[in-house]
Amino acid sequence: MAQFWKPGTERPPLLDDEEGGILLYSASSASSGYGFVSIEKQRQRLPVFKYRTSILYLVETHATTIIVGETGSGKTTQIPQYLKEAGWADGGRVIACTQPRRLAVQAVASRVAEEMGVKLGEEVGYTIRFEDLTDRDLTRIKFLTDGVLLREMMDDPLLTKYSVIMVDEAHERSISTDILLGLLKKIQRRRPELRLVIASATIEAKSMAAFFHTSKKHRGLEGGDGVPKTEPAILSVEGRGFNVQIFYVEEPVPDYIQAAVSTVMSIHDQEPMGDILVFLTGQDDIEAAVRLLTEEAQNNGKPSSGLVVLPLYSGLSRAEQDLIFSPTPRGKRKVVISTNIAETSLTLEGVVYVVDSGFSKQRFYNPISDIENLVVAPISKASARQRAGRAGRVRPGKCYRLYSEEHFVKEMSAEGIPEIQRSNLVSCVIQLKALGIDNILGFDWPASPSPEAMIRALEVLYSLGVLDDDAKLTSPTGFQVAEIPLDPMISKMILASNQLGCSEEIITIAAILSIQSIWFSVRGQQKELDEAKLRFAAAEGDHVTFLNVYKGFLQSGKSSKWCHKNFVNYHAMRKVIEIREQLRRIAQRIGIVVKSCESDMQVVRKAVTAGFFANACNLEAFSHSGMYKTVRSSQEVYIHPSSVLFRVNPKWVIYHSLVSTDRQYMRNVISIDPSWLIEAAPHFYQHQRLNSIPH
Ligand SMILES: Nc1ncnc2c1ncn2[C@@H]1O[C@H](COP(=O)(O)OP(=O)(O)OP(=O)(O)O)[C@@H](O)[C@H]1O
Repeated sequence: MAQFWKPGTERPPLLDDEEGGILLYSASSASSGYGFVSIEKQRQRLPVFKYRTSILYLVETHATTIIVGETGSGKTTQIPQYLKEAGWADGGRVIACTQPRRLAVQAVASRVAEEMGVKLGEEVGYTIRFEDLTDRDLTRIKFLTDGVLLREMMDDPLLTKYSVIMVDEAHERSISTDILLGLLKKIQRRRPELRLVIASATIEAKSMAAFFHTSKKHRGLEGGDGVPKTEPAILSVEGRGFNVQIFYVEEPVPDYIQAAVSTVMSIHDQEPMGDILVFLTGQDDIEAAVRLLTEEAQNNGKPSSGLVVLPLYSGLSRAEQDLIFSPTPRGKRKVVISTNIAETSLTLEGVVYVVDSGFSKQRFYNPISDIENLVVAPISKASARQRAGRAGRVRPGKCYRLYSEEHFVKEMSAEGIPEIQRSNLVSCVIQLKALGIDNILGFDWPASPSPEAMIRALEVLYSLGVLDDDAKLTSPTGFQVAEIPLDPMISKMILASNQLGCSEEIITIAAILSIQSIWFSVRGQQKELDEAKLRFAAAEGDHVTFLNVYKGFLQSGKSSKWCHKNFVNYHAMRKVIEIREQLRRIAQRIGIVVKSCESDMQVVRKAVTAGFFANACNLEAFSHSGMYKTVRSSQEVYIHPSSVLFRVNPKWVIYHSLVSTDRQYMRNVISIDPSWLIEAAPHFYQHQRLNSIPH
C-alpha cells in the first residue's frame, strides 16, 4: 500500500514502487555505489550491456529489431557504439540514431564522443535543423533529429550512406517519427541490406512489429545468404538505472506552479545535496516559477544564492540552454525548471530530485473546425515515467509527483495519442509531397491520421499555391516552400515578402512568431506590462509592434537593462536574433533578396496575408463583445487580451494562432484590408463567404 506525501508540509516518507513493488536496481547499479568509476566500467554496468551479443545477433539476422528498455538502460548511448564496434560503420558506412528533440541530439552526441574518446564532430557527430557538426569523411556515428533525417531524404531518397538507422524514443510518437517509420518501411523494400533498430521505453512492441512485418508478396529470400529476416525481432532489456523513489501528493494541488515551488523549497531545506529538475508546461509557467522561487528563498531567510535557478524551454537561446549542463558550483544546488524538452534522453549529471507537475502543453487539432490549439493537458503514464527517469541516472534519486497516486493509476492514459492524430498536417503533407509520395491518403502509417485532417491540409496547400490541380508540388513556389524548414504558411509569407520588398521585416516577424512570447509577464504586474507594450504598440497590430520592439532592442545595443525596463524577455530576444540569422541564410540560399521596406507597413501586412489568409476573421456586425467569425469555418473567436488590438477590434484581422481557454482567443493579430484576401488566395476565397468580402 502506498504512503502519501503532501508537498511543502512534511518530509516525504520513503515509498514503494509506483506500481506497488520495490523498484528494481539494475544488476550492476545495486552493487556499485556511485563513486568514481572509469567510463568503460560505467558502460559495462548499464543494463543493456548484458544484451550486447543478442542485439548484434538480431541486427545481423533481422531487417528490423525492436528494443524495449526502461529509461536509463543505455539504449541511446550504447547501441550505436556496439554497432560500430561490430563493423556496421566499416567501408565508409554511417550509423544513424534519430531523436525527437534537438537538445537530446546534442547532449547524447557529446556523451558518446566522450565515451569513445573522440572529438565531437569527427567520428561522432550530430545534425539538427540549422546546425551540422559532422564530417563527411570521418563521421561514423551520427545523431540527428528525425526531422533532419526526413530532410536528408530529399537529396538521397534511399538514405544510401546509412547501414543502420536507429529510431530512438519511438514511444513519443512525434509526427516526424511516424512519417519516418512509414518511409523507412518503404526504403527497406528497395534496400534489404538496411537495418532498422526501433528503440523505445514503452512501445507496444507487438503493434510496431506488426507494422514492420512485410506482407508475403514483398518478402525476398528471407534468412538465407545474408538476407535478413523480414519478421521483426523484439528484444526486451530488463533492468534500469538507479533506484528512483516516487512520492505522490495526498490531495490534488490547486496551483501546480506554487506547489512545485514549495516542493523545491522543502527539498532544499530537508534533503541532502543534489540538483532538482522541475517539469512545468511552458515559458510563462517557468518564468513565474523562477521568480517565485527566488522570492521564497529570500523570504525564508535562506540566501537565494544557495540555489542556482535555471529555466529551460525551446524559446531560450542555445547559450542559455547549455547552462543546464554546466557543473553546479560547490556548495550550491542547481534547480532546472523545464518544459518536456528535458523529458527524454537527457542525462543531467547532478540531478537527484525530479518534481513533476503532471502537465504539459499539447497540440490538439480539430479537422472539422480546422482549429489547432496548444493546451495544457495531463501527461500520460509513459511521460510520467520518462520524467521520473531523469533522476536516478548516475545515482539513486527521488521523484515528487504533484498529483495523487489514484490519478496516476486511474486517470492517466498509458501512452499519449500519437501527434499525427492530433495535429494540423500541413507541414507533414508538404514533406511527403516533396519526397514524391503522391498517394498521401494511401500512405502506410504506423497510426493513421484522420482523412479529414489530410484533406484540410491538401486544401490549404492548394490555396497557398504550393500544390497544383494534380496535387503535385508547383514550380517554383511549391519546391521553394518545401525547401524552407518552417511551417508552410510562414514560408509562403517569406516568399511573398521577396516580391513585396519587405523580406528584412518579414524575417524578423517570422523569427518572433516562432517563439512563444517576447514579453516578460510577471504575476501581479499586468498593468506595468500593458503600459510597456503601449510604448511599442502599432495601430496595425502585433506583427508591426514586434518590429518596433526589435528595432528598440537593436538601438539599445541588445541591452538586458533595456529589456528589463520595457518588460521584454531578454532571453527570448537573444533567441530571436539567433533564429533570424538562420532564416536569413536560408532565404538567401533560395534566392530571396533580403531587403527592407523601411516604413511601408502596408506591404508587411500584405506579406502576412499572403501566408496566413486562411486565418482571416471578420468582426461580427453589432458585436459589442468583440466577437469575430473565422472566414473559413464561421467559428466564434476573440482577440486575446495580450494583443495590442484587444478592445481596438478592427473589422478584418488575421491571426497567427489560437488558444483555447473559456473561449477561442486569437494570438498575434494584424489588421488587414479584406480585398487582399482575394488577391492572395483567389481559389480559397472563391466559395467562402464571398459576399461578405468587399472587392
Ligand atoms: N552525460 C552523461 N553523463 C554521465 N552519465 C551519462 C551521461 N549520459 C548518459 N549517461 C549514463 O548512461 C546511462 C544511459 O543513458 P542512455 O541515454 O543511453 O539511456 P536510455 O536507455 O537511452 O534512456 P532514455 O530513453 O531515458 O534516454 C544514463 O542513465 C547514465 O548513467
